[in-house]
Amino acid sequence: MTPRSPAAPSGSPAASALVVTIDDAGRDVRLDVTVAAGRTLAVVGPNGAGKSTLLQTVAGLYVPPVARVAVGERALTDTATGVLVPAHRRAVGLLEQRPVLFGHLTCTGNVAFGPRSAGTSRRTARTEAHHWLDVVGAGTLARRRPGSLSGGQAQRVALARALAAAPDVVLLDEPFVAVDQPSVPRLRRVVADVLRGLTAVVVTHDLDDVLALADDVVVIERGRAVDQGPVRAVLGARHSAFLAGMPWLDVADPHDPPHRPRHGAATTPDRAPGTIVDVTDSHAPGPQPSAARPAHEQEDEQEHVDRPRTVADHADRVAALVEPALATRGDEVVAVADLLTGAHGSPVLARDAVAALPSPVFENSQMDGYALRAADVAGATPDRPVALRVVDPVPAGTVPAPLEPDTAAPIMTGAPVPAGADVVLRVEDADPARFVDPGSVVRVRDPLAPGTYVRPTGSDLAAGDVVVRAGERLGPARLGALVAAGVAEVAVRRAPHVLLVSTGSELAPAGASLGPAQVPDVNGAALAAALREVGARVTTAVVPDDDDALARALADVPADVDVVVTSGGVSAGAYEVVRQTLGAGDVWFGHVAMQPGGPQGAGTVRVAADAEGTAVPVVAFPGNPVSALVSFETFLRPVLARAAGLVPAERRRWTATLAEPLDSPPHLHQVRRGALDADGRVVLVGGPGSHLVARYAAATLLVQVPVGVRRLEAGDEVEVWEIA
Ligand SMILES: Nc1nc2c(c(=O)[nH]1)N[C@H]1C(S)=C(S)[C@@H](COP(=O)(O)OP(=O)(O)OC[C@H]3O[C@@H](n4cnc5c(N)ncnc54)[C@H](O)[C@@H]3O)O[C@H]1N2
Ligand code: MOO
Repeated sequence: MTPRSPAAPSGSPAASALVVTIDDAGRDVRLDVTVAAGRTLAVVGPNGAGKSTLLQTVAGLYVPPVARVAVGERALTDTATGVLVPAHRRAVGLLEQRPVLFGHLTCTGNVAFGPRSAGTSRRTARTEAHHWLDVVGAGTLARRRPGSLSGGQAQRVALARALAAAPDVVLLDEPFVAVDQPSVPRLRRVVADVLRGLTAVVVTHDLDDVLALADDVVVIERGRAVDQGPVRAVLGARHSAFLAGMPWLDVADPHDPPHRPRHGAATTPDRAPGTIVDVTDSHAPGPQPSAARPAHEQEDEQEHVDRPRTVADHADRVAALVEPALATRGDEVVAVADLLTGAHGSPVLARDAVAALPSPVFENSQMDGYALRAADVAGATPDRPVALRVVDPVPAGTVPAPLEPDTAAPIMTGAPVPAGADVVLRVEDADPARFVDPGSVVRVRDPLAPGTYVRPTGSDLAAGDVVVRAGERLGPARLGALVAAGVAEVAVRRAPHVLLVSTGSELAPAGASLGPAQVPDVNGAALAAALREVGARVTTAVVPDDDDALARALADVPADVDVVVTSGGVSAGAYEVVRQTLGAGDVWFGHVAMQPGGPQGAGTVRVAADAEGTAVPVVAFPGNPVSALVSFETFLRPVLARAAGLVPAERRRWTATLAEPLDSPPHLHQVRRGALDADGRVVLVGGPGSHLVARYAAATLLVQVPVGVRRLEAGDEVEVWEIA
């Protein structure tokens, strides 16, 4: 590694060239790629072109049938000679699109992990970690845990981790796609600075990355390098033709407003080694940011005026708005009897609930039959059955007398087993196979093991056991278990109160007969239920597309409302009541790069519950029912679930295989509805249309197709969230 920072604690050998040869008929990839020592190569091309094969091969995560990877003189992979340095022994720092950080370690711990695994002392590893966190501008995050980081912060920490491994080669795979949009220019500058003098490969679909980070570029299509050379030469004269031929490359919209500074798009694309390119605004046309405010604020402003927010960024902002409003609610103790009325919904426990009673409360019979003593019938055979005198029966709900030897008590399922009895003979196994009157005789043909068909006291739960844990929601069975265990009261999270406002003059209340051009208020029903499912108390309102009506609805907000959620009225129509009424205040309206759920709003609104009006967070969802539900799942549910203390707070998510191909607008994060087929593969349910609420209802999964993906094939992997 070339010393590029005087404080670098590890020894830094000079950079070496990376030479890669791949011949992989199976994947149809044939590549010869060289990255000169100390230079950065951008790899661009459509999805499935072979970019991943290249990265995986260099990282040692994949071995093509014929391949050679060498850094300087040292071969890491050489199928001709059988050389294969395992991935963890390669000095290759990989920064993934969505790096996974260890949740239980601090940021320092995450970055120190590599050096520690390589045998560095704890102290030195921590010093190195702090150094690299400083280098990537994440020094202040050292003691935080990954769960509390934004996408951009997490990416910085992951970059520090990749660099702390003292890599000979740095690989970056779409390094900014998961980063909140406003942070990208700054982070890109950090990365550009860090990469200087290192041998690096950046896979990207973003022209800004090519311009800011790379010295050289290779264009890969269908597994072949179709163009390569210095960025200036490849882009240079052929700039527009090059770009026009590459629809998968994210480039500036030519119709951008002229004031918008593009990140170096109009600059000389090459950069001399050793210079920092200011990719945010140097050489950009239009006014330069004023020096009066810090650069990051100016950056933020430019970014969200002009670019759609990323999903992660909007999610972070909604969380930052809503979380504080929910944090002060605290817990309350409620009687279990009150929970049974349904008034509290199904709340989440704030503390463990402990059993006051064992369950079962007393030893009782599992069958209708005869309670008897096992010892009395130990010698029974079909030929020489044992005769027992029948005593008074024991119906459920009665306290039986102790059982004398050589007697049998008719007993019903659930009734207390008489003292002295230790088994129950099923009535159908008795001779005769029916209940006979007290004083008669019943015969037993076989011995019975002690305990047969007897349910011991506390066999489900002992007194003092935890019945329901803190963080668990009181669903039906848990409520039943609380009652079984004699729990009288529980501490629950105080439910947040959400005002849900459906907007639209076309809306008719659920179940009402429809006037001409009216539609049922789907969102009022579906969002209210979705909110309740994560522990909220909901007040609903329906307002027509009339500013005064919305203003009145907000003026009437109950004093204890914690959050206002609206649906509809946020897009480009002529009667966008939410946008018009709230946009004048402290609410951002704009686009998030997702589909459905593109138009969004979030901010605070002063509700007139008290004289001054309290500022309450408001989250405005688009009106299309699928858009509203997907927006809820993406932006609000995780926040409410966390606030409710639900464990886990996230929907179950995993990576599944597609059973069919799908297309997606590459500049948007698309969320499709799906289900699993008999083989556990993902089939799509309905098309992408955001009015298809019945199709949504038939789905069990949300299928997440990230930005940058134009098409996925059957067999490709996608992230899915379980919604039903
Ligand atoms: N010229 C443009 N038109 C639209 C754009 C755009 O960018 N430019 N965005 C489209 C997208 S994407 C969406 S999503 C919607 C968002 O619209 P609004 O949030 O303003 O919602 P409305 O116009 O009020 O309604 C849209 C649609 O949803 C139905 N709706 C609304 N509320 C409910 C409800 N509570 N229950 C059932 N159905 C509801 C409404 O009847 C409309 O059909 O805008 C696109 N247009
Ligand atoms: O973004 Mo809209 O939410 O696609 O239908």
